[in-house]
Amino acid sequence: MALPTRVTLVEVGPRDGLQNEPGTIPLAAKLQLLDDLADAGLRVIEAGSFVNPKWIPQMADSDAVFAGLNRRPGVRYSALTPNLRGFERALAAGADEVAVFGAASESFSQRNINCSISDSLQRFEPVMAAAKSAGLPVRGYVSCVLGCPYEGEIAPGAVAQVTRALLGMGCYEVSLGDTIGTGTPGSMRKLLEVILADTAPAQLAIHCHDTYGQALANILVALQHGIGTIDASVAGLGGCPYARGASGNVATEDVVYMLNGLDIGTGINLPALVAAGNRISAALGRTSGSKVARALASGSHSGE
Ligand SMILES: CC(C)(COP(=O)([O-])OP(=O)([O-])OC[C@H]1O[C@@H](n2cnc3c(N)ncnc32)[C@H](O)[C@@H]1OP(=O)([O-])[O-])[C@@H](O)C(=O)NCCC(=O)NCCSC(=O)C[C@@](C)(O)CC(=O)[O-]
Repeated sequence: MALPTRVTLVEVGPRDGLQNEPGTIPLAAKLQLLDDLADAGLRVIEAGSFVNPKWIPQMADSDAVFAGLNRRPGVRYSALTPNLRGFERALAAGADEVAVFGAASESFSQRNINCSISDSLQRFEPVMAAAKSAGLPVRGYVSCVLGCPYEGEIAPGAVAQVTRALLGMGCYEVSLGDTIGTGTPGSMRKLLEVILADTAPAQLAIHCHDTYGQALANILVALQHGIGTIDASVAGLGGCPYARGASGNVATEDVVYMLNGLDIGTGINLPALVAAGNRISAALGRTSGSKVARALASGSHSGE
């Protein structure tokens, strides 16, 4: 299949990236990051998460993040909402869009959201109904699509089942999460062949953690299967609190560099994005996890 000519990048750094940071992140640093990302051209940004703050303390100030946002026209600011309580908080905070998140692994579902897969789907129903009456689009996530930290391999059929359930209840798109980054182009291809048998590529996104360095290769396979929405995290920030050792999502800078090389449009200004990643990395006291950012910082010629 021909590659898409344009791709939508969903920037998950402010949520997926920051939720796993060990130290407290000042609100001002979060707001600066959100500003920088919008300046760089990101149009879909996951800004926070309305979960139990005891479980994910880094997202406890998501209300304040939404209140302090310097909103830009044309940018959608979204938030994770695991249940109706989370949805009501997100609505009050002014999220443009919300996301429910399930898993293809029973053990991961229990550890991450404290219930079985089937109970999670039941919990999402009132969120879907409330979102519909409030006119908010809902995205769905499926975690562990290419492996689970507790169960190992996950059958593509199990992923397809949860994906269908989320789309069936009204999610406009499902993001397939390689939570622990164990997937390879081979396992990604097998998964997509199963899922795409009855789901259109336009209803799918991919969300690749880069733990094993396979994320860009897996994204290329997804592009080859017609998927045009890619999640990424600036500076490769993050990990998953319920997947020990998992590294962050693929760095947005690295994805943009690859897409530029493929002549696929994103609307992102790469130097501005690199600067955004460098600024939040400095605020967190670390070097950027983006290979592109590190190459540019070392003086390697840009090749942009
Ligand atoms: C889902 C729950 C809430 C169930 O948690 P629970 O303990 O089963 O919930 P509960 O309904 O029994 O309530 C227990 C307490 O939580 C409170 N509570 C309940 N809901 C909320 C809420 N929305 N906001 C604020 N507080 C809430 C509730 O009020 C109560 O408070 P208490 O009486 O003890 O003081 C919990 O398990 C949780 O918060 N989990 C969060 C997990 C999480 O955020 N994980 C990381 C994000 S997922 C991810 O990163 C993967 C992804 C999406 O990126 C894709 C990939 O890479 O695979």
